[in-house]
Amino acid sequence: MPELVFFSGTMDCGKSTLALQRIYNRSARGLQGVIFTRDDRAGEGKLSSRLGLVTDAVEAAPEMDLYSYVVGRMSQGDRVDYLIVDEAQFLASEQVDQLARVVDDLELDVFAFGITTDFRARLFPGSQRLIELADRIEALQVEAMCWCGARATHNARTVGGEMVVEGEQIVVGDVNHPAAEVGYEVLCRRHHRRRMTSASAHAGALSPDVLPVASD
Ligand SMILES: Nc1ncnc2c1ncn2[C@@H]1O[C@H](COP(=O)(O)OP(=O)(O)O)[C@@H](O)[C@H]1O
Ligand SMILES: Cc1cn([C@H]2C[C@H](O)[C@@H](COP(=O)(O)O)O2)c(=O)[nH]c1=O
Repeated sequence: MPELVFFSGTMDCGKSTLALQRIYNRSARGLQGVIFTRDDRAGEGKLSSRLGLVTDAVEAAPEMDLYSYVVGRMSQGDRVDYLIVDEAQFLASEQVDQLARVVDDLELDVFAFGITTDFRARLFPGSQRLIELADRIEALQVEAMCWCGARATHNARTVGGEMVVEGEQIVVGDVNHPAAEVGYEVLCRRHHRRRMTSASAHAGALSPDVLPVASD
């Protein structure tokens, strides 16, 4: 049975790497997929991983009908065995409905990869619709870690090094760029709630004010 599968996790947990591995393993067996992405850091029409691998992809623009695009490719005689969609959190919810239609009407597997929640710990529209419609949701095996050592479950945004909880939902950026105007850091829920990034935690640990003081 073909499936709509949502591989979800935080930033930097290996989603794009897994997408590229799936493409590689299928192409080694002669299978051809349509590879969609949206707003990848490497630029338009690219699917890239931090391990340095990159492949060409179709940019899933905001108004693009993904179902019609795939039907169009098949009508031209292109072989389409499956779909990969990276940065799926950025899709409009209608586009996720179109992916479900690809599974049900064209009987193709669709593998979507994306982060579940934004920097405010709110669902992205694309991720919300994937959670609603997916046959299966898979958590990535290589979890990213918070600075405290716990599993990272949340994405923090920093502006000028400070964690923020207000702003546009979509701002393309990366982790491990603390000096960048807009950067990201993965955190556990406890430290996301307390707005403690690795930088502010380090500053806090150095401050005698934050240490417990005995009253007698
Ligand atoms: N220099 C490196 N050596 C080994 N593994 C790395 C290196 N850089 C990144 N990685 C791995 O790549 C993962 C990020 O992969 P990527 O596919 O770009 O993540 P995502 O798409 O989820 O943001 C990291 O969690 C880490 O496991
Ligand atoms: C949390 C959050 C992230 N983004 C952007 C930042 C990156 O460009 C992508 C995530 O890519 P990755 O391959 O999973 O690292 O999403 C955003 O626009 N808004 C956010 O709140």
